[in-house]
Amino acid sequence: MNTLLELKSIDKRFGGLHVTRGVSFALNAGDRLALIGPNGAGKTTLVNQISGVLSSDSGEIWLRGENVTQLSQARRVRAGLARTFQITTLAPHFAVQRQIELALFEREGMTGRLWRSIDAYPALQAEAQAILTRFGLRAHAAAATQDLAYGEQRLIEMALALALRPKVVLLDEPMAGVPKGDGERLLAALASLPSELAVLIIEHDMDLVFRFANRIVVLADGAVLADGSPDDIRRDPRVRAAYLGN
Ligand SMILES: Nc1ncnc2c1ncn2[C@@H]1O[C@H](COP(=O)(O)OP(=O)(O)OP(=O)(O)O)[C@@H](O)[C@H]1O
Repeated sequence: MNTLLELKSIDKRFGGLHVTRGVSFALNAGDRLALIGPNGAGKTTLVNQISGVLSSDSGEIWLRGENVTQLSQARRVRAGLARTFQITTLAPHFAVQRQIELALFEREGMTGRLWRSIDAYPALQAEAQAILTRFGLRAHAAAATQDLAYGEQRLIEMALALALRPKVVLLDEPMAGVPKGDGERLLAALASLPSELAVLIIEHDMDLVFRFANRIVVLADGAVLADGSPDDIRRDPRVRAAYLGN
């Protein structure tokens, strides 16, 4: 099995509040793992620890065989980890295509040349076009990001994360605030992610979780309550009691 991400008993405390507790699990190539749990269970904190937004108080995080526990966010991105945030973090005035181009420049370590047009780099230009097409954003290429529907902005975020060519991608509530109609486009984009990618998704919508995930980790009070296939999780009496109801 090709393990891409491994959490080894990681913890996070905010003052007296012990928010993640000895969390361990591994993510393999091709996994579609949904991280679920009640509000306040520690899901976002855990994703912040994985991506390096937050340091961990103890335990280790391994990415593709490298101990990244002490590494910055940027170093983790370079090691193959990308993420989206629960709240959209796009530059509102930028054209959609330009956002994608900037992500590509950044990936290539060309941030000193951001002022240049992408025309000088045909391979990157073609890649930007391909990304726009894949996410159904071509018609909006020249539009300012802020003028797009919220669901489309979430698509751009996913596109930006993918532009980094990650091996592991963390999606924090990609459907949050997206109207039902636009949800299907997001789902289609999720379904079309490269199969060898390892995906960890935080999501409250259980329909989506059970449609998308091939593995589910349930977090309760900061600790892993259950880790298994969607069928295992659906049948697990502890999960039903703690989270799913009945
Ligand atoms: N920076 C912080 N400082 C102090 N407490 C925090 C901080 N971030 C999160 N918490 C607390 O940690 C706990 C877990 O929060 P977290 O956002 O990780 O949960 P969650 O499972 O993602 O919740 P939700 O499903 O509502 O997004 C909560 O009690 C929250 O108030």
